[in-house]
Amino acid sequence: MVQKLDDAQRDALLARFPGWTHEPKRDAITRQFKFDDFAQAFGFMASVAIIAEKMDHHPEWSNVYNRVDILLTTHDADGLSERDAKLAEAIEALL
Ligand SMILES: C[C@H](O)[C@H](O)[C@H]1CNC2=NC(N)=NC(=O)C2=N1
Repeated sequence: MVQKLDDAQRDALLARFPGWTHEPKRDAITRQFKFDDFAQAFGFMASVAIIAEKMDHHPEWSNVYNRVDILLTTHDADGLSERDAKLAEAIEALL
């Protein structure tokens, strides 16, 4: 079982990644990414997918043309965990 982040750990995570917003209903973090066009958005998604598969931790996401909405949470922990922090960090490193 993955350990769920406590309030202080969650606040530290949000402070590290200011572009991300806490979604309290799911205890998730979300961020919207905008690109020039669909090709760039989909290229970003392909890169994230490869990383996510390697990490065995997968985003919940949607794409409309040049926009990608990502939600990260850990089902196994029923909320945020260190696994979400690691994936958010890897996603940020792509930008
Ligand atoms: C068995 C496998 O490790 C789990 O189902 C993984 C796969 N990807 C996952 N992704 C996310 N976002 N949360 C999880 O709890 C999760 N669990």
